[in-house]
Amino acid sequence: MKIAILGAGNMGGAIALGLVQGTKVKAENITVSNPTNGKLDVLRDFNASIHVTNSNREAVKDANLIILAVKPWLVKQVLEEIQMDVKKQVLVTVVAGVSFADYGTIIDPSATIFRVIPNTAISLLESTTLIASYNASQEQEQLILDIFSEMGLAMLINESQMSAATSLTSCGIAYVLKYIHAAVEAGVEMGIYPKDAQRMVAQSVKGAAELLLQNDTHPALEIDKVTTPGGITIKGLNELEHAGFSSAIIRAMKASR
Ligand SMILES: NC(=O)C1=CN([C@@H]2O[C@H](COP(=O)(O)OP(=O)(O)OC[C@H]3O[C@@H](n4cnc5c(N)ncnc54)[C@H](OP(=O)(O)O)[C@@H]3O)[C@@H](O)[C@H]2O)C=CC1
Ligand SMILES: O=C(O)[C@@H]1CCC=N1
Repeated sequence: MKIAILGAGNMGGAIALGLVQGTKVKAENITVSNPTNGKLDVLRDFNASIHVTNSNREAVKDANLIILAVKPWLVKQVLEEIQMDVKKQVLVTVVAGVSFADYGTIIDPSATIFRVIPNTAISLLESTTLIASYNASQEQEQLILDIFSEMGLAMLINESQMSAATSLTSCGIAYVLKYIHAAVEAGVEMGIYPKDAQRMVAQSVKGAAELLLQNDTHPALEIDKVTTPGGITIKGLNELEHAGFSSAIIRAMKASR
Protein backbone atom coordinates (compact mmCIF):
# COMPACT_ATOMS: atom_id res chain seq x y z
CA MET A 1 0.00 0.00 0.00
CA LYS A 2 1.32 3.42 -0.99
CA ILE A 3 0.24 6.59 0.77
CA ALA A 4 0.48 10.21 -0.31
CA ILE A 5 0.09 12.95 2.30
CA LEU A 6 -0.67 16.38 0.88
CA GLY A 7 0.37 19.05 3.39
CA ALA A 8 3.10 18.50 6.01
CA GLY A 9 1.70 20.78 8.74
CA ASN A 10 0.43 19.96 12.25
CA MET A 11 -1.78 17.14 10.96
CA GLY A 12 -0.06 15.89 7.80
CA GLY A 13 3.39 15.96 9.40
CA ALA A 14 2.21 14.21 12.58
CA ILE A 15 0.37 11.53 10.58
CA ALA A 16 3.51 10.89 8.52
CA LEU A 17 5.57 10.50 11.71
CA GLY A 18 2.89 8.27 13.24
CA LEU A 19 2.70 6.06 10.16
CA VAL A 20 6.45 5.41 10.06
CA GLN A 21 6.35 4.35 13.72
CA GLY A 22 3.45 1.96 13.03
CA THR A 23 3.33 -1.46 11.40
CA LYS A 24 0.89 -0.89 8.53
CA VAL A 25 2.95 1.09 6.01
CA LYS A 26 6.66 1.10 5.23
CA ALA A 27 8.37 4.49 5.26
CA GLU A 28 9.50 4.04 1.64
CA ASN A 29 5.82 3.75 0.64
CA ILE A 30 4.96 7.20 2.05
CA THR A 31 5.30 10.37 0.00
CA VAL A 32 4.61 13.75 1.60
CA SER A 33 4.14 16.92 -0.42
CA ASN A 34 4.37 20.49 0.83
CA PRO A 35 5.08 23.74 -1.02
CA THR A 36 7.95 24.72 1.28
CA ASN A 37 10.85 22.52 2.44
CA GLY A 38 11.32 23.13 6.20
CA LYS A 39 8.64 20.68 7.38
CA LEU A 40 9.67 18.13 4.75
CA ASP A 41 13.26 18.31 6.03
CA VAL A 42 12.02 17.49 9.55
CA LEU A 43 10.30 14.36 8.21
CA ARG A 44 13.40 13.27 6.27
CA ASP A 45 15.54 13.86 9.36
CA PHE A 46 13.21 11.57 11.34
CA ASN A 47 13.25 8.83 8.71
CA ALA A 48 15.32 9.18 5.55
CA SER A 49 13.19 6.60 3.70
CA ILE A 50 10.12 8.89 3.56
CA HIS A 51 9.76 10.42 0.11
CA VAL A 52 9.16 14.16 0.02
CA THR A 53 8.27 16.51 -2.82
CA ASN A 54 6.97 20.00 -3.53
CA SER A 55 4.59 18.55 -6.13
CA ASN A 56 1.14 17.22 -5.15
CA ARG A 57 0.80 15.56 -8.55
CA GLU A 58 4.06 13.69 -8.12
CA ALA A 59 3.06 12.62 -4.59
CA VAL A 60 -0.21 11.01 -5.68
CA LYS A 61 1.17 9.33 -8.83
CA ASP A 62 1.28 5.72 -7.51
CA ALA A 63 -0.65 6.23 -4.26
CA ASN A 64 -3.54 3.98 -3.18
CA LEU A 65 -4.46 6.29 -0.29
CA ILE A 66 -4.35 10.07 -0.58
CA ILE A 67 -4.38 11.86 2.77
CA LEU A 68 -5.49 15.45 2.30
CA ALA A 69 -4.12 17.64 5.12
CA VAL A 70 -4.36 21.19 3.82
CA LYS A 71 -6.40 24.11 5.15
CA PRO A 72 -10.11 24.01 4.19
CA TRP A 73 -9.88 26.85 1.69
CA LEU A 74 -7.30 24.89 -0.37
CA VAL A 75 -9.35 21.70 -0.76
CA LYS A 76 -10.90 22.50 -4.14
CA GLN A 77 -7.68 23.82 -5.63
CA VAL A 78 -5.63 20.80 -4.54
CA LEU A 79 -8.23 18.20 -5.57
CA GLU A 80 -8.58 19.82 -9.00
CA GLU A 81 -4.81 19.89 -9.31
CA ILE A 82 -4.23 16.18 -8.52
CA GLN A 83 -7.08 14.74 -10.62
CA MET A 84 -7.26 11.57 -8.52
CA ASP A 85 -8.29 8.29 -10.12
CA VAL A 86 -11.36 7.45 -8.04
CA LYS A 87 -11.43 3.85 -9.32
CA LYS A 88 -7.98 3.12 -7.89
CA GLN A 89 -7.42 5.71 -5.20
CA VAL A 90 -9.13 6.37 -1.86
CA LEU A 91 -9.35 9.87 -0.40
CA VAL A 92 -8.70 10.27 3.32
CA THR A 93 -9.34 13.86 4.30
CA VAL A 94 -8.51 15.37 7.68
CA VAL A 95 -10.03 18.71 6.69
CA ALA A 96 -12.62 19.80 9.27
CA GLY A 97 -16.00 21.11 8.19
CA VAL A 98 -16.05 19.82 4.59
CA SER A 99 -18.80 17.22 4.09
CA PHE A 100 -18.98 14.20 1.80
CA ALA A 101 -21.60 16.12 -0.17
CA ASP A 102 -19.13 18.98 -0.61
CA TYR A 103 -16.50 16.57 -1.96
CA GLY A 104 -19.09 15.19 -4.37
CA THR A 105 -19.21 18.59 -6.06
CA ILE A 106 -15.42 18.60 -6.61
CA ILE A 107 -14.55 14.97 -7.41
CA ASP A 108 -16.55 12.08 -8.86
CA PRO A 109 -19.28 11.27 -6.29
CA SER A 110 -18.53 7.54 -6.74
CA ALA A 111 -15.18 8.04 -4.98
CA THR A 112 -14.42 6.25 -1.72
CA ILE A 113 -13.81 8.93 0.90
CA PHE A 114 -12.95 8.87 4.58
CA ARG A 115 -13.28 11.92 6.80
CA VAL A 116 -10.72 11.53 9.57
CA ILE A 117 -10.45 14.02 12.44
CA PRO A 118 -7.49 13.51 14.78
CA ASN A 119 -6.38 15.91 17.48
CA THR A 120 -2.90 17.31 18.02
CA ALA A 121 -1.97 14.52 20.47
CA ILE A 122 -1.52 12.43 17.33
CA SER A 123 2.07 13.71 17.37
CA LEU A 124 2.54 11.50 20.50
CA LEU A 125 0.39 8.65 19.12
CA GLU A 126 -2.25 9.66 21.73
CA SER A 127 -4.91 11.04 19.39
CA THR A 128 -8.65 10.62 19.62
CA THR A 129 -9.39 10.08 15.94
CA LEU A 130 -12.89 10.21 14.47
CA ILE A 131 -13.52 8.37 11.21
CA ALA A 132 -16.55 8.53 8.92
CA SER A 133 -16.75 6.63 5.64
CA TYR A 134 -18.46 7.16 2.29
CA ASN A 135 -18.74 4.49 -0.46
CA ALA A 136 -16.35 2.29 1.54
CA SER A 137 -16.30 -1.49 2.00
CA GLN A 138 -15.98 -3.07 5.46
CA GLU A 139 -12.41 -4.05 4.58
CA GLN A 140 -11.55 -0.44 3.71
CA GLU A 141 -13.14 0.79 6.96
CA GLN A 142 -11.12 -1.76 8.93
CA LEU A 143 -7.92 -0.73 7.18
CA ILE A 144 -8.38 2.96 8.04
CA LEU A 145 -9.36 2.06 11.62
CA ASP A 146 -6.25 -0.13 11.94
CA ILE A 147 -3.97 2.59 10.58
CA PHE A 148 -5.25 5.30 12.93
CA SER A 149 -5.57 2.95 15.94
CA GLU A 150 -1.78 2.85 15.95
CA MET A 151 -1.86 6.59 16.68
CA GLY A 152 -4.27 6.55 19.63
CA LEU A 153 -7.98 5.78 20.01
CA ALA A 154 -9.78 5.61 16.63
CA MET A 155 -13.59 5.51 16.42
CA LEU A 156 -15.83 4.91 13.42
CA ILE A 157 -18.83 7.25 13.58
CA ASN A 158 -21.64 8.45 11.34
CA GLU A 159 -20.98 11.66 9.42
CA SER A 160 -24.04 13.21 11.10
CA GLN A 161 -22.09 13.18 14.41
CA MET A 162 -18.84 14.46 12.94
CA SER A 163 -19.24 18.16 13.79
CA ALA A 164 -20.29 17.55 17.39
CA ALA A 165 -17.62 14.90 17.96
CA THR A 166 -14.96 17.13 16.38
CA SER A 167 -15.86 19.80 18.91
CA LEU A 168 -15.50 17.36 21.84
CA THR A 169 -12.18 15.87 20.76
CA SER A 170 -10.28 17.98 18.28
CA CYS A 171 -11.30 21.43 19.56
CA GLY A 172 -11.78 19.95 23.03
CA ILE A 173 -8.07 19.33 23.51
CA ALA A 174 -7.61 23.12 23.31
CA TYR A 175 -10.23 23.62 26.04
CA VAL A 176 -8.46 21.14 28.31
CA LEU A 177 -5.19 22.99 27.67
CA LYS A 178 -6.95 26.27 28.49
CA TYR A 179 -7.97 24.78 31.87
CA ILE A 180 -4.38 23.68 32.47
CA HIS A 181 -3.04 27.12 31.56
CA ALA A 182 -5.46 28.87 33.92
CA ALA A 183 -4.74 26.43 36.77
CA VAL A 184 -1.01 26.97 36.34
CA GLU A 185 -1.52 30.73 36.54
CA ALA A 186 -3.42 30.22 39.79
CA GLY A 187 -0.55 28.11 41.10
CA VAL A 188 1.98 30.80 40.20
CA GLU A 189 -0.12 33.45 41.95
CA MET A 190 -0.08 31.22 45.03
CA GLY A 191 3.72 30.96 44.90
CA ILE A 192 4.43 27.75 42.96
CA TYR A 193 7.06 27.85 40.20
CA PRO A 194 5.43 27.63 36.72
CA LYS A 195 7.28 24.45 35.69
CA ASP A 196 6.27 22.69 38.93
CA ALA A 197 2.69 23.96 38.65
CA GLN A 198 2.44 22.72 35.06
CA ARG A 199 3.66 19.21 35.98
CA MET A 200 1.22 19.10 38.91
CA VAL A 201 -1.77 20.20 36.86
CA ALA A 202 -0.97 18.18 33.73
CA GLN A 203 -0.52 14.97 35.74
CA SER A 204 -3.78 15.70 37.61
CA VAL A 205 -5.62 16.03 34.30
CA LYS A 206 -4.01 12.82 33.04
CA GLY A 207 -5.01 11.07 36.29
CA ALA A 208 -8.61 12.28 36.00
CA ALA A 209 -8.80 11.02 32.42
CA GLU A 210 -7.31 7.64 33.36
CA LEU A 211 -9.84 7.21 36.20
CA LEU A 212 -12.63 7.49 33.65
CA LEU A 213 -10.94 5.51 30.88
CA GLN A 214 -9.69 2.65 33.03
CA ASN A 215 -12.63 2.32 35.47
CA ASP A 216 -15.45 3.20 33.07
CA THR A 217 -16.93 5.30 35.86
CA HIS A 218 -18.79 8.65 35.84
CA PRO A 219 -17.24 12.08 36.49
CA ALA A 220 -19.85 12.90 39.15
CA LEU A 221 -18.94 9.74 41.10
CA GLU A 222 -15.24 10.60 40.96
CA ILE A 223 -15.94 14.21 42.03
CA ASP A 224 -17.96 12.90 44.97
CA LYS A 225 -14.95 10.86 46.14
CA VAL A 226 -12.84 14.04 46.27
CA THR A 227 -15.40 16.24 47.96
CA THR A 228 -15.47 16.17 51.77
CA PRO A 229 -18.64 17.75 53.27
CA GLY A 230 -17.62 21.10 54.68
CA GLY A 231 -14.17 20.60 53.14
CA ILE A 232 -12.15 22.67 50.69
CA THR A 233 -13.05 21.04 47.33
CA ILE A 234 -16.73 21.97 47.54
CA LYS A 235 -15.75 25.60 48.07
CA GLY A 236 -13.85 25.59 44.75
CA LEU A 237 -16.50 23.57 42.90
CA ASN A 238 -19.20 26.00 43.96
CA GLU A 239 -17.01 28.96 42.91
CA LEU A 240 -16.67 27.34 39.48
CA GLU A 241 -20.42 27.04 39.14
CA HIS A 242 -21.04 30.61 40.40
CA ALA A 243 -18.74 31.68 37.54
CA GLY A 244 -20.71 29.56 35.04
CA PHE A 245 -18.07 26.86 34.46
CA SER A 246 -20.35 24.02 33.21
CA SER A 247 -22.37 26.43 31.15
CA ALA A 248 -19.22 27.91 29.59
CA ILE A 249 -17.93 24.45 28.61
CA ILE A 250 -21.27 23.48 27.08
CA ARG A 251 -21.46 26.75 25.17
CA ALA A 252 -17.87 26.37 23.92
CA MET A 253 -18.50 22.83 22.66
CA LYS A 254 -21.66 23.94 20.86
CA ALA A 255 -19.97 27.03 19.40
CA SER A 256 -17.26 24.86 17.81
CA ARG A 257 -19.69 22.58 15.98
N1 LIG B 1 -4.73 21.47 13.76
C1 LIG B 1 -5.65 20.64 14.25
O1 LIG B 1 -5.74 20.42 15.48
C2 LIG B 1 -6.58 19.95 13.32
C3 LIG B 1 -6.66 20.27 11.99
N2 LIG B 1 -7.54 19.60 11.17
C4 LIG B 1 -7.59 19.95 9.77
O2 LIG B 1 -6.33 19.63 9.20
C5 LIG B 1 -6.09 20.49 8.11
C6 LIG B 1 -4.68 20.99 8.21
O3 LIG B 1 -4.54 21.70 9.42
P1 LIG B 1 -3.12 21.90 10.09
O4 LIG B 1 -2.27 20.70 9.83
O5 LIG B 1 -3.35 22.34 11.47
O6 LIG B 1 -2.59 23.13 9.19
P2 LIG B 1 -1.09 23.56 8.89
O7 LIG B 1 -1.13 24.96 8.39
O8 LIG B 1 -0.21 23.22 10.05
O9 LIG B 1 -0.69 22.58 7.69
C7 LIG B 1 -1.14 22.76 6.37
C8 LIG B 1 0.03 22.44 5.48
O10 LIG B 1 -0.41 22.52 4.13
C9 LIG B 1 0.64 23.07 3.38
N3 LIG B 1 0.12 23.57 2.12
C10 LIG B 1 -0.24 24.85 1.78
N4 LIG B 1 -0.66 24.88 0.50
C11 LIG B 1 -0.54 23.60 0.03
C12 LIG B 1 -0.82 23.00 -1.22
N5 LIG B 1 -1.30 23.71 -2.24
N6 LIG B 1 -0.56 21.69 -1.38
C13 LIG B 1 -0.07 20.95 -0.34
N7 LIG B 1 0.20 21.46 0.86
C14 LIG B 1 -0.05 22.78 1.05
C15 LIG B 1 1.22 24.14 4.28
O11 LIG B 1 2.52 24.45 3.85
P3 LIG B 1 3.30 25.82 4.28
O12 LIG B 1 2.91 26.15 5.67
O13 LIG B 1 4.70 25.44 4.13
O14 LIG B 1 2.83 26.85 3.31
C16 LIG B 1 1.19 23.44 5.63
O15 LIG B 1 2.38 22.74 5.88
C17 LIG B 1 -7.14 21.61 8.16
O16 LIG B 1 -8.01 21.46 7.09
C18 LIG B 1 -7.85 21.41 9.48
O17 LIG B 1 -9.23 21.66 9.38
C19 LIG B 1 -8.30 18.57 11.62
C20 LIG B 1 -8.25 18.19 12.93
C21 LIG B 1 -7.40 18.85 13.88
O1 LIG C 1 -9.89 24.94 14.55
C1 LIG C 1 -10.07 24.24 13.55
O2 LIG C 1 -10.83 24.61 12.65
C2 LIG C 1 -9.35 22.92 13.41
C3 LIG C 1 -10.29 21.80 13.13
C4 LIG C 1 -10.44 21.05 14.41
C5 LIG C 1 -9.35 21.52 15.22
N1 LIG C 1 -8.74 22.52 14.64
